[in-house]
Amino acid sequence: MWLNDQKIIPSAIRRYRKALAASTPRHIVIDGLFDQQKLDSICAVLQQEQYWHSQKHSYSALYVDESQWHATPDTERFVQRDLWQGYIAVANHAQSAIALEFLQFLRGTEFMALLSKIFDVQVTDIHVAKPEINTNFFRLGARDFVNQHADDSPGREICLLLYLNKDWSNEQGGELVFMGKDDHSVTIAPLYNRCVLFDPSSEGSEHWVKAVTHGAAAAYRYNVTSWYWSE
Ligand SMILES: O=C(O)CCC(=O)C(=O)O
Ligand SMILES: [Fe+2]
Repeated sequence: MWLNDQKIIPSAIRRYRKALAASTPRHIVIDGLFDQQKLDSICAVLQQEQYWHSQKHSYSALYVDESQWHATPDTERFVQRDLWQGYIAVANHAQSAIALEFLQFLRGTEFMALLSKIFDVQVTDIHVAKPEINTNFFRLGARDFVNQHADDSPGREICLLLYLNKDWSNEQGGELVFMGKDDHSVTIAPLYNRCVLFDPSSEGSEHWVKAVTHGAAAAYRYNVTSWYWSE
């Protein structure tokens, strides 16, 4: 049981739908959606250092190697963060399986049906060439960043962000910020078991992550990013 049943009863889903319709950008924040014990086990897996791989993107190129990165001016640097390499982790360390299983759950029919209901759109992987590359664990250290961007793309209907940071405090930074409307930006702290769902094509959905502070008690800010597509 990956989901906390209380969070998916019909009255809760009605509330999510209302909140979605009333917000700019179209987004909802659900705290405690997933089973806490399961997430605890996943967090333990993610502490292993050797399965994280640095990823860098500029605004003009999706993947940038070290030499290209050096030649990229700061203003063109878009993302620097670490990606968890699930298949390598599981091949080397069987106890990592729970973390990969969770990513697979997030792409499974049960969870995608829940998202379809909340957003009133049918999301499916039938035309997605490599579904698994749409759902990942990332971590951000104090030198990393996710600068302002939009996640919209034709057919991409829903973005999920899930935070896995126990005892995260305000001084640690790392908030997600949506541009919002008329200078009303929306700031969301990356708290444990907090799930943000948003429509990447809605007004004000451009977003970025505030810097994680140096000397933060926890060195890294962990999250899942998952994208969902319609037919
Ligand atoms: O980590 C976050 O809060 C946002 C990540 C993000 O914007 C992305 O993965 O596209
Ligand atoms: Fe994003």
